[in-house]
Amino acid sequence: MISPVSSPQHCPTPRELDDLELIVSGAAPVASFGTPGSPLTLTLPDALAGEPVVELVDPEGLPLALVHLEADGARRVEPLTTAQHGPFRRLHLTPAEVRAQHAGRTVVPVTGPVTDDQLAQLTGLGPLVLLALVGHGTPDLSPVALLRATLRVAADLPDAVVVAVPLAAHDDAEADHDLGVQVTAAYAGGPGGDRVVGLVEAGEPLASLDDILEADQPAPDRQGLVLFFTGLSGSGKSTLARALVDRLLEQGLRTVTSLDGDVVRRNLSAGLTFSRADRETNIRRIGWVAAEISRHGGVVVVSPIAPFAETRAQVRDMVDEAGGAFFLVHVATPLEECERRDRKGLYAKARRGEIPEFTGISSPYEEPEDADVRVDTTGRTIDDALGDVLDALAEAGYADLRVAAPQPVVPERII
Ligand SMILES: Nc1ncnc2c1ncn2[C@@H]1O[C@H](COP(=O)(O)OS(=O)(=O)O)[C@@H](OP(=O)(O)O)[C@H]1O
Ligand SMILES: Nc1ncnc2c1ncn2[C@@H]1O[C@H](COP(=O)(O)OP(=O)(O)O)[C@@H](O)[C@H]1O
Repeated sequence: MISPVSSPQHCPTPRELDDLELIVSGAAPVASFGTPGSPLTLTLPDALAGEPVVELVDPEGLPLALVHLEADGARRVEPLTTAQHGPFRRLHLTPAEVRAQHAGRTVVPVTGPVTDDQLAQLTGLGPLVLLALVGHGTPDLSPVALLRATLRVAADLPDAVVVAVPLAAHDDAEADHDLGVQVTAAYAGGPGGDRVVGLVEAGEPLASLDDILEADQPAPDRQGLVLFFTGLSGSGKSTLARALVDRLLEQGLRTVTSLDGDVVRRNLSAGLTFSRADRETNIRRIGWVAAEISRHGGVVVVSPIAPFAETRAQVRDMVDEAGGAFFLVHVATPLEECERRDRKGLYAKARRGEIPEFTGISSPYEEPEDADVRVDTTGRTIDDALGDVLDALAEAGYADLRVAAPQPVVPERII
């Protein structure tokens, strides 16, 4: 056998880590990734695809399992350790642990906030195991909020325990439903085991859960927000971003961070060049910081060129993952106008060949097709151009930063 030390390492995606836990705990009906017909799959980088053994590690590098390449291409899982932290880890029991500790109870899968009708149903079912199906990409509530909400409901029932099961979504509703049924059956002890009852799909989420739901899925005007300006050098990104930051500060309702392209390049991304790879690194760094700020409900305004669609999409995904909103502003001032402005004299230098890989001249700019608003600043005042951004922001429900029209001055009456 190949020793773990010599196997190459790979950190799976959050969805794959959930699947791994499901396989290792014995809750899944399979012992491998990639079993035909199973949604539990693992995508390895091309360089590792043919490796006989790969070690899976968590994001901090803790080895979790070895995956062995089988003749049919599936990856058999050999567990090394189970994940030890994460909120409510103590509620993550295996089917065997549930059988040992809680046999004889009715098993009820829970996928969302319990409603008033569901509470009435639960009240008549006797001792319960509430199986909170938490997992990456599940709708309605984040995993941690679903557990918080289910625990609160359990506390109000005569005899209910809560167990967390990392059942992630795989973009295939039917396969996920089948998997959910199989996993629930495993917790109930299979045929001849405990009763499984599905919750009725009726009623309104319990009012007692309001604070948990609001904190988890804040209204758009309280959600973390990444305002991402992209466009050519000299298009007006920094100017508009700065004006927008001022409006946010004047309104004073949100915490605001500004990550201007040039400022980032002097700090967070010092030393990076303008090669494609370094630009991608630069944007991913900005995206990472912005996503973290949005995770805490803050507003962050960023204004790099960000010339590549794929990297911008990665940032959108990072922000989405963190629970923030991503708002893309394409400052679509044409190259001729940017070059005419040439505020920093860079276009002239680039034309003379003194700056290699200059965006728009000798390096590409991929126009966004997914912008929330597109602003060409040519021949317009800054306030006028900013108005387009503010209108779009308000329409999207994220923030209304439009200044009310000045009140007409009433002339004083002369007595
Ligand atoms: N080769 C090349 N191409 C484009 N821009 C260049 C280059 N070299 C230096 N500069 C200056 O760097 C600013 C762009 O940096 P960014 O970090 O926003 O670029 S990127 O998003 O990583 O592509 C950009 O600033 P802005 O004018 O504010 O956009 C330029 O002033
Ligand atoms: N309507 C407008 N909106 C934004 N900038 C404008 C506008 N009209 C002219 N400009 C000028 O264009 C230049 C844009 O520079 P900057 O904001 O630094 O662009 P970028 O950050 O995209 O490189 C500034 O000199 C700004 O005063």
